Formats: sequence, structure tokens, C-alpha cells
Amino acid sequence: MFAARQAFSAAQRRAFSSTARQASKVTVLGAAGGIGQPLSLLLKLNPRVSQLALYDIRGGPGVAADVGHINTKSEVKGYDPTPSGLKECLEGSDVVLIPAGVPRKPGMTRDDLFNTNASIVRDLAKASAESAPEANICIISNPVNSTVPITAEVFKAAGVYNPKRIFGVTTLDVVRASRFISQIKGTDPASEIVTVVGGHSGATIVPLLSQSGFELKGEQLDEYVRRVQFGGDEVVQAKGGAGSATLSMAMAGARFAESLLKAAQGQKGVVEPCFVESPLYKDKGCDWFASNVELGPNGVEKIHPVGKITEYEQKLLDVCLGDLAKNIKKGVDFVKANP
Ligand SMILES: NC(=O)c1ccc[n+]([C@@H]2O[C@H](COP(=O)([O-])OP(=O)(O)OC[C@H]3O[C@@H](n4cnc5c(N)ncnc54)[C@H](O)[C@@H]3O)[C@@H](O)[C@H]2O)c1
Ligand SMILES: O=C(O)C[C@H](O)C(=O)O
Repeated sequence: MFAARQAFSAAQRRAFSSTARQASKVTVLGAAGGIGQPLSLLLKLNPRVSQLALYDIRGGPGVAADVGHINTKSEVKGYDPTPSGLKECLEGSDVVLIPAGVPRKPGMTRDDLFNTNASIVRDLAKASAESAPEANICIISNPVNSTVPITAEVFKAAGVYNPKRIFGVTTLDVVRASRFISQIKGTDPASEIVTVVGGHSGATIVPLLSQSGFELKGEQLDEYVRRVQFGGDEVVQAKGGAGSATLSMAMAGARFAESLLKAAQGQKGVVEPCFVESPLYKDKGCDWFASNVELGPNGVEKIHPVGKITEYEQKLLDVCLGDLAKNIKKGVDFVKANP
């Protein structure tokens, strides 16, 4: 009787875990890069991931062999850099993370990466539209303000565009905003939430400290905002030509993927700021805008408004919108001219 009860509860446990944790295939395009490798490592450690598919123009299978020895359950496979390898890697994906492309060197802006990364992202978006049209597509490659609209235009041209499924990953800005305020206030960053809206480059990054419960004034506030807006440059300078943020970005990308998986697997109230097609500032030429977004099983569930902000923050937002509109248009025009 006791043994029967034990066997029954084991079967129940198995049944519960297979419904509570649906199978999830997560794909990384650019998996052998500075971000791709630690991101793949963190995804391998995530029990919500059941299949991890790794692709790069060089080194994908090597990273997969290495990460694949980690004793967590997910299956890891690396794919050859061929059209059929890319297709197979993408097929059946629930989440596709794209950190493929070149990083900045000191003295460069993210927009200086456009000429190289626009066509890389366009081509990977084409492959994704063909082989994973229903996946959540998460763009990390810079300049995000332009590469996300590029991805959307490619999906539109392929007739599979779903605005709820295309995301620019701006999580690193939120991670930095939280860390930097905790350094000033001497608090635990894990419990500090600072909303960051706008886009992902310089003045388009707008931290809304007034909504966090903290107050800074004068030069201290200016310095905080500047650090959040130019945190990427801090890392680029410190790496002295060897690239940009990779480890903190891998953490941020893994957090965003985890949020998408939680929402897909039925968890309610999952909110992550991210860059999505948004009604908030369309009248200012910004069809894309990052704000707090509630995620659900179909991707974007609800886009939160920016909410009450100070006059100071409104000025930052005005500057942001001007720059952002230009960055978005540049991406859209690129696909029109280079389909
Ligand atoms: N969104 C953000 O917050 C954020 C943060 C940090 C970096 N980034 C951006 O992420 C990108 C990658 O940065 P990194 O440091 O990992 O660069 P990296 O050069 O170390 O790695 C990029 C990888 O992409 C691969 N790649 C290039 N073309 C490819 C293609 N067509 N298909 C598949 N793989 C391809 C390369 O082989 C390389 O392994 C850069 O554009 C960087 O600016 C964004
Ligand atoms: O700064 C960069 O070029 C990389 C990234 O966008 C970042 O914010 O760290």
C-alpha cells in the first residue's frame, strides 16, 4: 500500500512537471561570440529550457559540445554555418536570441555599427521569418533602435509579421539603472526597480528615477542619468578595443529569455521593459518604443504607459523621441532599399 502510494505520487509528480514545464526550444544566433557564449551557458542552466540550439558563422558546434557537458537536462546542439544548418537550428524555436554582429570600439557610436550589422540582422531575420515565424524574436545586435525595425520589415515582407513577437532587448539598461542607484544609495540592487524607457543608445535611454521611490538632485541626478545613458561606453572604454559589454549583457539576455518562458508557461504578471512596436509615441514618428511590457503566452500582453514623470524627465524624453524617430526610419529605409 505504502509502495503503491509512493509510485502513484511519483507518477503524479512526473505528470505535473511535464505540464508545468512545457518543452521550450531556445535558439541563439551568434552563439560563439562574446555575448553568445556566456548567454548559452546561462540558458543551459535554466530548467525552463529543454532544447538549446546554437548557431554562429564560426564555432557554433564547439560551444555546443562544451556547454552540452553541463549536467542539466536540456539537449544542446550546435549547427553548421550553412543555410540548412541555420534552418534546422531555427525550426520549432519558441525563443530566438540574436546577438550576431560586430561590437563597438572606443570612439564609435552604436549607429556606427549600422553598416555592418544591418545586413547581418536582415539576413538572420529572413531565415527566422522562414523557419521560426511564430517564435519570440529577441534582437540584441546593435544599433537596436534600427535593427529591431529592420527585423519587423523583413517579417512584414515575408507576410508573417506579428508585433507581439518582436522585441529589442533593453534589459541591460534596466539592470544598470538598478545597480547604479544602489551604488549611490548603498542598497541591495536586487530590490531596486528603475523603469527605463525609450530606446537603446545614449540620449534615447531615459531612466525614470522619480518612479523608483528614490530622489537625486542637481549634478548628482545629471551624473546618474548620464551613467545609465552611457554605461555601454564605460565598458567599451575599459575594454580598450576588445569589444563591449558581454557578461552583463549575457545576464540581461538570459533574464529576458527567462521572463518570456515564464509568461509562455502560464505565469501571470511578468513585466519586462523592452523595445516593442508601441502606440505610445507613434504620433512623434516612433513606432517602436521601450517601456514596461507585460508578457504573456502570445508575447506582448500589455504595453504599460510611461506614467507620471517629472519636468526633468519630460525634457529627456523629448530629446529621446527626436533621435529615436531617426534611428527607426533608418532601419525601415534600409530594408526598403536593400530587401
Ligand atoms: N542590446 C544590448 O544591450 C547589447 C549589449 C551588448 C552588446 N550588444 C551588441 O551585441 C552584438 C554582439 O556583441 P558581442 O560582444 O557578442 O560581439 P562578438 O564579435 O564577440 O560576437 C558576435 C558573434 O556574431 C557572430 N556572427 C557574425 N555574423 C553572423 C551571422 N551572419 N550569423 C551568425 N553569427 C554571426 C560572430 O561570428 C561572433 O561570434 C554587437 O552588435 C553589440 O553591439 C547589444
Ligand atoms: O555599448 C555598446 O555598444 C554595447 C551595448 O549596447 C551596451 O549597452 O553595453
